Amino acid sequence: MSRSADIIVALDVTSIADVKRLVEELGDSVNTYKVGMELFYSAGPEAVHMVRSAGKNVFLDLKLHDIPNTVAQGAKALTSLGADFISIHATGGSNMMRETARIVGTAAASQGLTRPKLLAITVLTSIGQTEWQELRFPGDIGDQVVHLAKLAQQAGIDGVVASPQEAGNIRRACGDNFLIVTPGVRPAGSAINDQSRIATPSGAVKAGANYLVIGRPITASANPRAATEAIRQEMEACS
Ligand SMILES: O=C(O)c1cc(=O)[nH]c(=O)n1[C@@H]1O[C@H](COP(=O)(O)O)[C@@H](O)[C@H]1O
Repeated sequence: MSRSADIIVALDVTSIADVKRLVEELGDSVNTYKVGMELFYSAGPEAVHMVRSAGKNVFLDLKLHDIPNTVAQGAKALTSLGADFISIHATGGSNMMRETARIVGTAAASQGLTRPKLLAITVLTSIGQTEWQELRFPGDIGDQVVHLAKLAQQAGIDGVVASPQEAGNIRRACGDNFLIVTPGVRPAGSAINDQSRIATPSGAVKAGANYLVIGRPITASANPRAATEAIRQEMEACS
């Protein structure tokens, strides 16, 4: 099913100066940015403040993965930074996801903040069939992604991060109100890099994604704004 979807640009850079340059250059063509490990470990919370002060939404993608108490308390600390989305690993288990949802809800309410949306990472989009088998995980990647999405939903998580190749089945299994965020998006002809389970922007939208996380096809482009606008046009043409 096609729906209106938005772009999240992955700020996989190391300095506040790079963030500032990209956010200024992309202007009103982008509403939401992702601050991931590379940027957060290099520049710290200032990266989140910088993006928020530009009036943009922040997906704080630190992919928390630990025992329930540790992840819940870590996510509570990230909630105080004012992130709009926070990621945790679904493979941390139901108890971890449930406890994180509970603690984040309480923390946001007590600080008068909007509760950030919690997103569960399913199976990384860089993992293909060969690596899946090397890890000795049984069964089909797509089936496992849908299974993890259902567990996340039952644990009170708002949505998942998955490949666009799985978005259609997640949508059918988890319904219209569950968020589906898809990295692994590659416009036709662009470099695949280290991604494996990929699709085009229009493919991701048609499969039912709410947000497309896009990094290098935009940030490594000679003209990031033109690259973003071309992706937006492709998305709008099919929604
Ligand atoms: O959580 C993510 O955003 C994520 C999950 C996943 O399974 N695959 C994945 O690529 N990502 C992130 O999405 C972004 C993709 O960047 P590009 O491959 O440059 O478009 C990176 O910042 C990754 O950290």
